[in-house]
Amino acid sequence: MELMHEQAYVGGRWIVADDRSTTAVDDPATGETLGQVPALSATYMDGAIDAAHAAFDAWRQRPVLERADVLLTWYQGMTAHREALARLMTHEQGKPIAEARGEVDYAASFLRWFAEEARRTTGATIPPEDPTVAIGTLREPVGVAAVITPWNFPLAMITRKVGAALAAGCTTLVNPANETPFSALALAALAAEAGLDRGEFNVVTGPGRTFAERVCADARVRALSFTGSTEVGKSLIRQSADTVKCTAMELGGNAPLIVCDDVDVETAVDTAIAAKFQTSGQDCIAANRIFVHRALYDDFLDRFVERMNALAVGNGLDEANAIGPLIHEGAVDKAQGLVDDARQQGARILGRDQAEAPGPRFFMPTVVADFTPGMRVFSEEAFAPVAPICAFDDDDAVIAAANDTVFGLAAYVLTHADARIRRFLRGLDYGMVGVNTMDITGPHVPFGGVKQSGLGREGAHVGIEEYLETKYYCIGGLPQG
Ligand SMILES: NC(=O)c1ccc[n+]([C@@H]2O[C@H](COP(=O)([O-])OP(=O)(O)OC[C@H]3O[C@@H](n4cnc5c(N)ncnc54)[C@H](O)[C@@H]3O)[C@@H](O)[C@H]2O)c1
Ligand SMILES: N[C@@H](CC=O)C(=O)O
Repeated sequence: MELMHEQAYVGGRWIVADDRSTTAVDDPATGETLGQVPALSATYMDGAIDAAHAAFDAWRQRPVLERADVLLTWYQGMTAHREALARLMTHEQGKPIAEARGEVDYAASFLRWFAEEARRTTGATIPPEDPTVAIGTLREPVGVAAVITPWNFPLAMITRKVGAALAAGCTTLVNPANETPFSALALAALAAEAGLDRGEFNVVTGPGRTFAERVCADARVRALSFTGSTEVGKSLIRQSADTVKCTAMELGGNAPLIVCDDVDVETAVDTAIAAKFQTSGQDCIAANRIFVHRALYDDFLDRFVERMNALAVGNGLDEANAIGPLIHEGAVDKAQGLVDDARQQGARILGRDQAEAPGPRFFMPTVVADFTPGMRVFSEEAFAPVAPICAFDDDDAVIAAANDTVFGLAAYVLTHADARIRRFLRGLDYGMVGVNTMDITGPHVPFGGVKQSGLGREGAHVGIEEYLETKYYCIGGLPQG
């Protein structure tokens, strides 16, 4: 496959482990092995830190427009290879090819965005109380930034972090998920063509646990940015404490989608289907609990199930399919466990028979109707095409139910009533709220969560802040008059 590399990218060179250890990568739709990537040991990870550290001074000193031009060239490389990147992604991740193309565009957009932001890392002048001094701030790159990314968005979760870090003047090392390293390595090939060939951007394949241990223990790594589960995020925050790193955490979600009684049911179903089934349900901002006003409930449920049952399930390379495989068989087991638990507690299970699934890693989209707070689907992130739906009567009660979770990433509300919009915006304890839309992402968006969904924001004008320090200065002894 075009752009497929079976070597890691460190210090501008393609490398394999001396002992030839590798990890196999497979296609979740077919189970076939796509290839192998190096399973690098701690020694190679230390080597990657050396490379990023050695490249830091030269990169931070590059004129800002040169750094921006490198990012723009990289962006152009991604758009020129859109189809190859998308096909590689669908092979290793499983998402429908149209969604993979969308992710390539989304991922590339962060490189362009941060190329533009690079020149806006401005400091400030501060009016002094003492007229004999001048005071102000400079913005400086924090240093080497380590990045750990998940398999559900194999390109965008890298470019959203690395684009910001490189624009700020940091150098970077990325440990991609073992399930989707080929997308990261394809990105490395395009990075090399764009001029990131001296250790500014490294893709270090191998166990996440070892990578985390090495970068967390090394004081030269000044920032750690992670996207993944809350459990692993907490462990990384603990591990980063000893070297007091800047940490940015994009963690799990449990998004509520609230359908009020003043909206058109068909439009609400459109939005809910898209919010639930994007990335085959394996999306941190996927609607995880759908609350529908009782006045619309039965009608909404019927139409939702009808639309859901029409979604074609199968290999993402076939343009007709809207739902691809889950990443592991364990994810299928987890989805079935959530459904079984809900059924045992009285929920109605609606949808097609799981026997129709086209392979062991597929889960047929399923509605869990009449879910209640005691069920696992209420508190756990399904990360699968499982749609829990229940009725509500009162806005305050539904806000309380929506907030009854340790997570606080994204929430959605469908209503056109001004007062209600304000009430939901104030009441929902979430980092991002979509009103009458589920289409809430983009490079201009301050993406991130509250509570146990994370720390910091990525993207937008604030995303670069995670990679900048503020240096205050005070110049005394100025001549007067
Ligand atoms: N907030 C966001 O932007 C966002 C985006 C995508 C995914 N997610 C979350 O990610 C989770 C799904 O991804 P996942 O199951 O792969 O998560 P995960 O936490 O198991 O893995 C994420 C990454 O961390 C690595 N990893 C795993 N264990 C590690 C350890 N002990 N030390 C260091 N690295 C380790 C993995 O190799 C992978 O690269 C969901 O909870 C989802 O909501 C959040
Ligand atoms: N869908 C998210 C990634 C989370 O899984 C995004 O849009 O960035």
